[in-house]
Amino acid sequence: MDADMASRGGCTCETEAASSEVAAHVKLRLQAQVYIPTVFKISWFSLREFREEKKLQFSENPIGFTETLVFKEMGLWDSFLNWLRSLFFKQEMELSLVGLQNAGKTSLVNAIATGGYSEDMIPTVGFNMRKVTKGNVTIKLWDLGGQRRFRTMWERYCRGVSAILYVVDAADRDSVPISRSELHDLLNKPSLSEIPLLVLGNKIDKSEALSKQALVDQLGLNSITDREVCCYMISCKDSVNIDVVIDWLIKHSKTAK
Ligand SMILES: Nc1nc2c(ncn2[C@@H]2O[C@H](COP(=O)(O)OP(=O)(O)OP(=O)(O)O)[C@@H](O)[C@H]2O)c(=O)[nH]1
Ligand SMILES: [Mg+2]
Repeated sequence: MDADMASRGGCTCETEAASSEVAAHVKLRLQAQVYIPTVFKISWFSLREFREEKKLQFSENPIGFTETLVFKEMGLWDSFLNWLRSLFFKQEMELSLVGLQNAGKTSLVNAIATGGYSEDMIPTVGFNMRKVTKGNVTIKLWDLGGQRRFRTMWERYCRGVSAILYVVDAADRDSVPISRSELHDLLNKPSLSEIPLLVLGNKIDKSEALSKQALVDQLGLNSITDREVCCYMISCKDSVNIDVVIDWLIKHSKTAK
């Protein structure tokens, strides 16, 4: 094989040592000519496919092992780049917390910010703004008063936010129908179309709290089709699912300009 390669390379050497040296050289050149463009092509192909919504399925991959390896390396490479990006680029998000009075909005802000909880809360008059940093994400929270007289300003503070958090007292069953109509009135505002919605059924530490399915049904969440909607059941008191809420927020943050 080596001799064959050497002859293809046009070797005219006479000594055995010189001949094997040239043969090795030619072999290297041939390998370079074959492998480098192939690997490059495969990498480029994988990258393109990866960018096109991961259309490439390993199981359907006709090229096989080499490409799978390159593809795996690409996955590692992307994770590494994401990690590097998170070191240098801050993420930020602005969101509004709305919901009826006594639902637990300010308690949720405290739970997210410090993990603290208090029974003695003062009803929010107007709004509070709080900035919370989680890792490299800075979250600007507009905590709005839930009393009837403050509800007219909800829309103004929800405009342009990354997400709307709608907090419901899941243990106060009588208030759910009002909560539902206030939610749908708010979402019907054209200025708020397409803003993702996270509904939080709070106070699940109480035995009378609704189940998630009952809350979803009673709030009519399935009829909301013009935006992303997610619902979690939480307890600010017992810190249940607060980490899940934070994860959701981080996923919906965007890279700061
Ligand atoms: N049992 C229980 N009580 C809670 C929980 N979260 C909040 N609370 C209580 O609910 C009451 C109202 O909490 P807030 O956080 O002030 O409610 P809010 O939605 O900010 O109310 P407004 O500012 O008037 O709109 C307080 O007494 C809290 O201690 C919870 O997870 N479980
Ligand atoms: Mg409040």
